[in-house]
This record gives sequence, structure tokens and C-alpha cells, in this order.
Amino acid sequence: MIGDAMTNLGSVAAGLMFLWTIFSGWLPTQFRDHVEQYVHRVRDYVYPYIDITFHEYEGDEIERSKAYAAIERFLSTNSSDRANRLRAKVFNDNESVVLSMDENVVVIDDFQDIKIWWTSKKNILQHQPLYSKRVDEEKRYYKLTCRREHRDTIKNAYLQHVLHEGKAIAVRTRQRKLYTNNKSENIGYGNRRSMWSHIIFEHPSTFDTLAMDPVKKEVILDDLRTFSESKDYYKKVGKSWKRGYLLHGPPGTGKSSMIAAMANLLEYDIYDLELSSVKDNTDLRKLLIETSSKSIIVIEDIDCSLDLTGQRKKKNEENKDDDETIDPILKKAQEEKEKNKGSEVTLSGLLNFVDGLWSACGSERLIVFTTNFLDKLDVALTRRGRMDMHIELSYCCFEAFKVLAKNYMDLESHELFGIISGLLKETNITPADVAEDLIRKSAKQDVESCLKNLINSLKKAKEEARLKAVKDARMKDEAGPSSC
Ligand SMILES: Nc1ncnc2c1ncn2[C@@H]1O[C@H](COP(=O)(O)OP(=O)(O)OP(=O)(O)O)[C@@H](O)[C@H]1O
Ligand SMILES: [Mg+2]
Repeated sequence: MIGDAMTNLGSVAAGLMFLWTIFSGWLPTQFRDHVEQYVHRVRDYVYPYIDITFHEYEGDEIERSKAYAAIERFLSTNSSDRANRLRAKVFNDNESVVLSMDENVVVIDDFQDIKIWWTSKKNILQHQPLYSKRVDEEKRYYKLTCRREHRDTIKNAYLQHVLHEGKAIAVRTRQRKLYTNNKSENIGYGNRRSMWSHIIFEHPSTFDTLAMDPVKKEVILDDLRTFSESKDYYKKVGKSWKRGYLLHGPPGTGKSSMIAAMANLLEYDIYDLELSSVKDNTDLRKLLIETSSKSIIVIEDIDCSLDLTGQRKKKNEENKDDDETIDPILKKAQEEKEKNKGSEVTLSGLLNFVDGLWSACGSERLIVFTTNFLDKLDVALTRRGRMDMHIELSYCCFEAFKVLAKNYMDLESHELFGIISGLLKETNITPADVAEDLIRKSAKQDVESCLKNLINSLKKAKEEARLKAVKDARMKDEAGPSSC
């Protein structure tokens, strides 16, 4: 009701000013200034307010307006008990509900005894590109209305207060997000739809639960903490504030778990980039621009994501012939690459993504690549400066086992630890396999049976490794010296 009345009065005032613009040209100059004063007085009498609008997207910008987002948060917190029509969003596994104002609802705020009216509005624009179906684009904005005489207070104090509060609310209620990129073709013309979709990031992995050599862990922790506190340092040395990590190691050694632990340590969002869904280098750049600061951009299994060298392509073609003898991990990589054939992203596009000019937009970002095959990557991709730190995640050592025993069974020592320590030195087993034996599978299962299961797995792995070594040696002997 209030909103409608104000809109009507506003239209009358706007109509009056429109008429004045047309007719003022006919009046002689000496009368015009005189009459104009009266016209303004009538307008102020009919509509003694000013309107200020804040659009979600300004002009051609691809980035959502920060002011709009801050106002949205401010109004969500301050309006939910005053507005009579609200929109609900459910967070944290259906445990908390956030209410925000619905479209065309007016909420009144008070500031230094001044009344401010806020309205949330939406316009629908229709695009009809040539040879394509019509696309409706929603343009949202907030409208602030206040009495004309309070203009300066609103401009100099109230808006500062709203933006500041909006920022503070964002810090208080920040929920970290895990983003994935939408397929390029699903983002149509004139569509403001983000290139990323997200869910709330709630992975429980931390550096405390990560099983690895404690000395190596400390070095990584130190590196991450130093990075996050080095804003001024990066500015001083003229480098954009980002750092590249290359995680490599066999499957199940904790590469993905480490990325989650990094995000939890630094409270960053994660952008999990699926290169096969990116059409070309231009789309790759757009994706980069849409990532926020304080984030980790991840490309998993980088060796499977791109045709990195012609040499490797040739090798893969050779491998196709003897499918039987192929390593299962290599086979997985080949299958992945087959899947990615639709993408035209090139190695140089990816190098530019990592440290080209556009990579300097935004700040405080980690870029993390993971691979099972370090030696298959192009050196241009892994050189220092691009990938600043190479981290090898390897098979389970005794120190790493102790972390898993503490996590999974709350166990710090046991008489079977000695046997396990000896077996771990003699065989290669991944932390994922160790975890599988230690995880409780029934309420009756006790610590001892878990440890005995692990000992059996270790003995089995040791025997398998011995048999494989014997087989390899026999094959080498049969092939004779010319095979080298
Ligand atoms: N270092 C580790 N510390 C703790 N848990 C681990 C570790 N490595 C593996 N795990 C356990 O094994 C599971 C698989 O690990 P993860 O996905 O991190 O391996 P990965 O190295 O990313 O494997 P892939 O190369 O196949 O992607 C995890 O969910 C975790 O429970
Ligand atoms: Mg992984």
C-alpha cells in the first residue's frame, strides 16, 4: 500500500516535470526562471522525496555489484521482522532459515530520526537475438526513498552505514562454497546466469586429520599461513597475490583431502574447474574473472584434462594396441581424455589462465593442480612461478598411520603397532587402503580386529609386490638385453 501510493505520487511528480520540460521552451527567458521555482515547489509538495536505485549489475559489467550484495544482506538481517511478505532460504542441512524481503515489498528503516523506505524491484527485459529464441533477462534493483531535505545525510552517512553493516554481516555469516563450472553451451545470450554453480562447502578434512609425514605437513602449513598474511609483501615485490600448488602422487594418497584441508585452514571457497566443460580459452578467461578472492581454484587430474604434448598423444595411440597390459591408472587417464575431446582449451590458454594478465584480477587465490603422473605434465605448466610448490603425497608411512589410528579409533599406541611399523617399511599401501581397514564397520568391531585386518592387508600387499617383482624380472630375462 505505502509502496503503491509513493509510486503513484512519484509518477505524478515525474509527469509534472516532463510537462515542464516541454512547455518551458515556449516561455520567454525572463519568465522561465520565475515559473520554474513554482513548478519545483509544486513537485516538492506532490512528491517531497528522492529515489536512489542500486542495480544488481551495472551496465555491461559481468561482476555482480558489491553495493547491491551488501544492501541485500543488510536488508535480509534488518527487514525480516518488519516486512509482511518474505522469501525464505534454508541453510545448514535444513537447520537454519534466512528470510529476506520479497519483490515490491516496502521496508522502513530509521536512521538518526530519518525515515528511509527500501523497495526490492525486478524488471524483465526481453531479448530476441537473430535466429534464436527469445530470452527473458531479469534485472533486479533496490530503491531507496527518503525525503528530499535528508539527501546529504543519506549520501554521507546512511549509505556508508548500510554498506559497512552489509560487509560485517557477510563476515559474520560467511558460509564457504564449493563451485563447479556450468557447461559453456548452457550459458545463453543475454543471460546473466553465473558460469559457476555452488553448494555449501562442508568437507571435514583438516591438516590434523591428514595422514602424512609431520615435517612435510609443517612446511606446507607454514607456506599457506605465510601466503595468507603476505598481502603487502606481494604488492611490494610487484607480484599478484596468488600461489600455485601441484599435488602429485598415486590415487588414494590424500590429494583431494589436502585441498579440502587447505580450504578449511584458510577459510577459502573452492572453485573446482572441470576443463572438459569449458568450450575454449575465452570461456576459460571468463570463468577466471568470475571467481572471488579468498579462493582455491582446483583442476584435478590435470594430465587427463588436456592434450598437453604431441609426444604423449603418440604414446597413447601406441598404448591403444595392447589394452590388456595397460596400467589401470593410465587407462583411466586415456578414457578421461577421450571424454574431453569437445573442449578447445589449449595449453597456452591454460598457462595464461594461471599467470597471464587476467589472472591478476582478484587476489588472495591459490591455484591447485593434481595429477597421478608428474612426469607426463608439460614443464611449462609445472615450472616455478606457475606452480610454486610441488607436494608429493605418497604411500602410508608409520607416522601417517598413527594419525589415521588416532582419527579412526582414538588410539595412540598398541602392542600391534610394532608389527605394523615393520610391514609399512616393507610395502607400499595408500592411506585410503589403511583407512578402509581402520574404519569401524559394525558396532561390535573392536580395535584389535581392525589392526589385525590391516596387518593381513599389508601382508597381502607385500606378497603381491613380491610376485610382481618376480614376474617383471622373468619378462625382462625373456626379452633379452636388446629390450633396453
Ligand atoms: N593422507 C590422507 N590422510 C587422511 N585420509 C586419507 C589420506 N589419503 C587418503 N585418505 C582417505 O582416502 C580417501 C580418498 O583420498 P583422496 O580422495 O584424498 O585421494 P586422492 O589422492 O585425491 O585420490 P585420486 O588420485 O584418486 O583423486 C579420503 O576420503 C580419505 O578418507
Ligand atoms: Mg582426488
